[in-house]
Amino acid sequence: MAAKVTLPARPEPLEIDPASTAVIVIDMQNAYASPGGYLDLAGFDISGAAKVIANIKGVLEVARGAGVPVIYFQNGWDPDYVEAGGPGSPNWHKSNALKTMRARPELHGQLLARGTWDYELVDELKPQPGDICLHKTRYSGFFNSQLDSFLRSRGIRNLVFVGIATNVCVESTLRDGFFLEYFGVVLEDATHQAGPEFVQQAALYNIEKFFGWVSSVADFKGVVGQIAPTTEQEA
Ligand SMILES: NC(=O)N/C=C\C(=O)O
Repeated sequence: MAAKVTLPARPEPLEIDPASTAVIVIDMQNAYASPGGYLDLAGFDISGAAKVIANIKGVLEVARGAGVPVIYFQNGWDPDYVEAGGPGSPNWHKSNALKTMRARPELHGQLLARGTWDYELVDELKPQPGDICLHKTRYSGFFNSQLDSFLRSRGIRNLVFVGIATNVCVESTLRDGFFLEYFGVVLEDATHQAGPEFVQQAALYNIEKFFGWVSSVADFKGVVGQIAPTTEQEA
């Protein structure tokens, strides 16, 4: 059985057992990380996304090598946007993707709809055999998804977060995980905010102070990269 490791983190190092840890990749879709995707079209600065893609790629290689499960989320809705909700849903009023499409009707059907380029994961981060892919229709990956039952059935208690956006879906999922007794740690340089730089800092502050831990790609790779994967017999 792989030994516990100590991940350097703020506000204090976090001891994690690789056998009860998963990496959660939040919404690394063209919508959030590619020029011409939803966030870009809605006016958010995504210039930092390319660096985040490269950093996440390195994190996932190390995680897979250590036998740590990788769970991908994709955010969005059916092509008719039924899952997005109508005017009776706050999501209809707050979703910047839906608002952008209402303001620019020529984009209708193109943003965050399953089957579109916008919904697809970026080319650099396509899932590998053994990775788990989940869909979500709201900001939190725990809401109306299989995530909690998947994690519980495998005894996973520690969640390492990467992805976009730090202040929306990353933070929402980490917060909900906290309420469900999961230990959430975000790798700050494998995340990017939706909005000005100060919201990245605010989200990281909230996580560090109230909901979890903040670590880095180098620290994760340094610690988890030392772990040999457990064999089927050892697991
Ligand atoms: N993946 C996210 O953090 N999404 C943020 C905003 C949105 O989906 O509208």
